[in-house]
Formats: sequence, structure tokens, C-alpha cells
Amino acid sequence: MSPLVSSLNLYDIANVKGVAADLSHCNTPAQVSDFTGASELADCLKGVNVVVIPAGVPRKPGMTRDDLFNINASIVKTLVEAVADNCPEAFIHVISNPVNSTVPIAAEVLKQKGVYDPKKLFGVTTLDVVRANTFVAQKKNLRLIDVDVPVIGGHAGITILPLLSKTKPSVSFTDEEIHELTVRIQNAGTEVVEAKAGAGSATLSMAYAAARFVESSLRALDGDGDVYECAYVQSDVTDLPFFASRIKLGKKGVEALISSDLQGLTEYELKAVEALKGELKSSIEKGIGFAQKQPVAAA
Ligand SMILES: NC(=O)C1=CN([C@@H]2O[C@H](COP(=O)(O)OP(=O)(O)OC[C@H]3O[C@@H](n4cnc5c(N)ncnc54)[C@H](O)[C@@H]3O)[C@@H](O)[C@H]2O)C=CC1
Ligand SMILES: O=C([O-])CC(=O)C(=O)O
Repeated sequence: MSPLVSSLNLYDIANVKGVAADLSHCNTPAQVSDFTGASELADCLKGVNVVVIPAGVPRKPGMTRDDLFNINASIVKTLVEAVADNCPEAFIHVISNPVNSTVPIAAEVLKQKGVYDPKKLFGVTTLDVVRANTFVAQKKNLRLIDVDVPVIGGHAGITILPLLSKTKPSVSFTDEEIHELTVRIQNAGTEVVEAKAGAGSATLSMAYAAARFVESSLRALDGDGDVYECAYVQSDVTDLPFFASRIKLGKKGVEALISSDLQGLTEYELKAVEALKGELKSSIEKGIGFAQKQPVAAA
């Protein structure tokens, strides 16, 4: 299997988690990142099972993820066109922001190319889970390896919703702790952008998160029947067409959406789900509208 990572972050991803990325058919990862011609990209994509798309510009202080739309939307569209033409069966992991819109763009492009399989398109929200687990473990003096917090919704501001009531192992939080942790997890990306003061956004932690999601995908592709992750996917767990939730991964992609996480929510979480829907809906519509106005390039 050949996971393909379309940026220099490949080095981070491979180094952090030791994911075996087989790029032997490309000269260097930089070639993939900085490709100039469609045929060069096409060569790299042939036969690939997992495509990771972290290409695009990161935020600077004061920007929202949506401020990246004007540049990153076209980059994601072009790369997904190449995936559709050269490895339409691959799992596609979209990291490029704004994920809430770039995933719907990818879906539209794949539809226009006639190869859309909603089970194989993922917005990568693993970093939200990594952060939620880390902050809860720190707060409650737990071993990080033992903690699992599902994070649902999307990947921007209030659309990132950690379900702290579903934390494993079962933990009790005060109302203040819930609010403080929720806001910290929602703003963690912005915290990093501000700390880096113009030098980009979370790179190494994203590489770790991407490596985790790639590894989970490869395990599922290899037939492991016990692979669960959170991801932003086409969904019917709410009335929105895309939504992040826990999913079961299998050989063919999303095998099940774990909708039970959305049952028995606390009043705080229920209100937060309602509050995030408006923003998520308009981000989805913005992505779809963009892709529908731009016809896909012929193969
Ligand atoms: N989903 C998530 O949780 C996260 C998403 N991100 C997003 O990932 C994206 C990348 O962030 P960084 O790696 O920190 O930025 P970076 O600037 O360090 O790397 C971006 C890479 O994209 C490549 N690139 C630029 N335009 C391209 C094009 N047209 N085709 C192919 N490659 C191209 C560049 O050569 C570079 O290697 C940003 O949009 C950022 O917001 C970052 C962290 C977390
Ligand atoms: O905040 C950003 O711009 C990058 C990102 O998505 C994250 O770190 O969660």
C-alpha cells in the first residue's frame, strides 16, 4: 500500500509515527509537493491507496480558517481532480483548511468526475481528538493513553465540539471545567497560530494526527475489524450533509457512523450542537457553491 502525502509534511508524518510511506515511484516528496505539471502528479498518484492532502496556505494571527478559502479551495479542487483521474478508489484525507468547506468541495469534484464514493472521503479532525485527550488527561491527572474523547461537528471554532460527557474512562467534570476545556479545545489551533506569530499553524501536532489517521486507514484496509476514529464525513447523524463523528473504518472506507455518541447528550452539549449547525451549514454550502461554479478539468 502506498500512502501519498502531498506536501513536505511527509517528513514530519513519517518521522513522528514511522508510517511507511512508499514514495519509491516519485523521486522525492518535494516533487509531489511542488509539482508543476499534471503528468508528474498523475505518475505519483497511480496505484495509491491513501491520498493525504495537506497542501495549501496556513493561517496567520487574526485570520479565521475560512479566510484561507480563496486560496485553498482551488488547490484542493485541482488535487482532487487528479485523484479522481488517477486513483479514484483511494481513501482521500483532506487536511487543508477550511476543512468544513474543502471536504464538500472534494465531494462535488468527485461527483462531477463520476467517481464519488462518500465512504472514502474524510476531513481530518484527528487533531481535535488528540487535543481533547491531552487537555483532559492533564486536567484529571490521567494517563494520556487511557483517555478517549469523541469530538464531533466540524473543524473550526464552535463547530469543534468535544463530547466530554462521553469521555472514556468515565470522568466527572464541574460545569466550569466543561466550559473551560471545550473553549480551549475549540481555540487550540488559534492558540498555536498566535504563538507562532506569523510562522504558520500547528505543523508537528498535525503531522502526528495525520500519521495516526493514515495508520488507522491502513489497518482498516488490511482487514482489521476494530478501527474507530473521528472524522468529518458525509453523514446522516444530523440534518447536515457533512458532520464529524466517530466512525468505524473498514476495507471500503466508512463502515458505520457511530450515531450513538449523539444520544444522551448533556444540556450543554445539546445547546452546542444546535449552536454550531448554522456556521457549519454555511461553510458546507460555500464549498458546494464554489465547486459547482467551476467545471472540473477534463482528464
Ligand atoms: N485539519 C487540521 O486539523 C489542520 C489543518 N491544517 C491546514 O493544513 C494546511 C497546510 O498547513 P501547513 O503544513 O502548516 O502549511 P505549510 O505552508 O507548512 O505547508 C503547505 C504545503 O503545501 C504545499 N503547497 C502549496 N500550494 C500547493 C499546490 N498548489 N499544490 C500542491 N502543494 C502545494 C507547499 O509546498 C507546502 O509544502 C493549511 O491549510 C492548514 O490550515 C493545519 C493544521 C491542522
Ligand atoms: O488552526 C489552524 O489554522 C490549523 C488547524 O486547523 C488546527 O491547528 O487545528
